Amino acid sequence: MSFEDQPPVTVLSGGLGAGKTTLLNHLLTVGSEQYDIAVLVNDVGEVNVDADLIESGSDLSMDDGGVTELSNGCICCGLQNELDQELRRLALDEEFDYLVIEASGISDPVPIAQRFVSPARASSLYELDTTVTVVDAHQFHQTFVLDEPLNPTEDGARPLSDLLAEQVEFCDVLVLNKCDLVSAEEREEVERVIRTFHPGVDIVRTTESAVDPERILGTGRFDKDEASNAARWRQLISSDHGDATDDALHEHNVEVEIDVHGHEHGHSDDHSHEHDHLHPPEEFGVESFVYERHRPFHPERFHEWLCSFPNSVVRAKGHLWVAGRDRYALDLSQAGTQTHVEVNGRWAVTLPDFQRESYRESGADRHWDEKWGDRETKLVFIGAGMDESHLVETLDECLLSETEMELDDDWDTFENPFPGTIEWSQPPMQQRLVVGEGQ
Ligand SMILES: Nc1nc2c(ncn2[C@@H]2O[C@H](COP(=O)(O)OP(=O)(O)OP(=O)(O)O)[C@@H](O)[C@H]2O)c(=O)[nH]1
Repeated sequence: MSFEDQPPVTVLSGGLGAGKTTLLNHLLTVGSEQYDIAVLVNDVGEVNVDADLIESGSDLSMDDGGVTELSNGCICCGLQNELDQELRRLALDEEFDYLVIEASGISDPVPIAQRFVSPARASSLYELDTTVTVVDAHQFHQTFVLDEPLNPTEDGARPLSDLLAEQVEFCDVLVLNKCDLVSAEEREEVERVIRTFHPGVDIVRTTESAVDPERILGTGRFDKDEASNAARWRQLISSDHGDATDDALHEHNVEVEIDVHGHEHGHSDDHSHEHDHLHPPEEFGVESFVYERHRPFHPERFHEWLCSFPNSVVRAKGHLWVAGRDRYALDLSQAGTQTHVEVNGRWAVTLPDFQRESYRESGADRHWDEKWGDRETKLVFIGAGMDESHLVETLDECLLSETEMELDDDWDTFENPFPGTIEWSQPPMQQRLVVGEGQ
């Protein structure tokens, strides 16, 4: 990329599990003919499941810099410096002509957009084109029409529904997703509420986030003046003002010191850009943990567990090893009232020798067991007021016991509701196990 080019940027925000990763994968499948897209994915948990899902669903890969991830925090606050550094690295090192940023489900879009208008930032290398908020129509209906606030807490933290409302207020395009889970009347009620939050917003109705790329890429809809009417925007711009001069000088120095080969010297931007909104995870009482085990789940016990998914978990995602499904890794994604489990791909241990070896060589720190290879369960749980030890204990009870582990010839005889193969002729969503409301 040359320095004069300012690749346009679309920022995707939206609640936990609304369909942002699904949207990104859709864009990379249908939108990549027009643009050479780079993506930057931010996840709350310490494991960036979203980046893996995007990599497995597209030609982009982490190794060639096409997908880049920022994990274990929010790019709207805790990871702002990392965001700036990554934006600069992408601009200097990678070839692309459009950047799509997927913010974490608990990110406030305002401070992210703000990075692209302050003249001092690394993001001045880009042109903010469109801010998009993806909304889960069913969850929105429950929260704002039926008035069941998302995770109300008693300890002073704000309910997550407040963040959802803020995400709706601040966007150029609103993708109203999961329309398959609401009736036409419910959808109209939802749209009415959305328009009271954000009059005149462009609403795109979707299922499986299947949006026409032209509605969210290269729209030129982001309008700094209009955005600056947002009260929170004004607050941030003014609170940012104090260090703007310093930053401008600092940033200027960095630009001067980029030599003709595009290499950077000196000056790493390690200021902490504190601003006066709380870090969203604290503000909304959200926490996350990773559950990792190298032993399979018993299919019936685990299925039963999934049927009574605890309310305190707002979002869970990751991959699973289920006994009797030993060839394929299963992906699990829980959001709101539904949990989906579908086949992701083969465990490396089942691949021909040369492929298995190249998999192992490509990631020395990956888990590998002499007998079971890379099979494992790794799930990220995100929620408010979760009882982590109870969750872990009840999940552990679903794992095979020592005796069951030894009887591996019997695993195929278990009642097993989980998908076991990939039918290439059918879309993945028709091959998933769906647990929960609205099936
Ligand atoms: N029923 C239904 N499920 C959907 C739809 N779109 C996406 N999903 C499912 O909803 C779950 C969450 O989708 P993601 O795309 O991972 O959501 P996300 O916004 O990226 O989630 P976070 O990054 O964790 O905030 C997945 O299981 C998807 O398969 C839809 O239109 N209808």
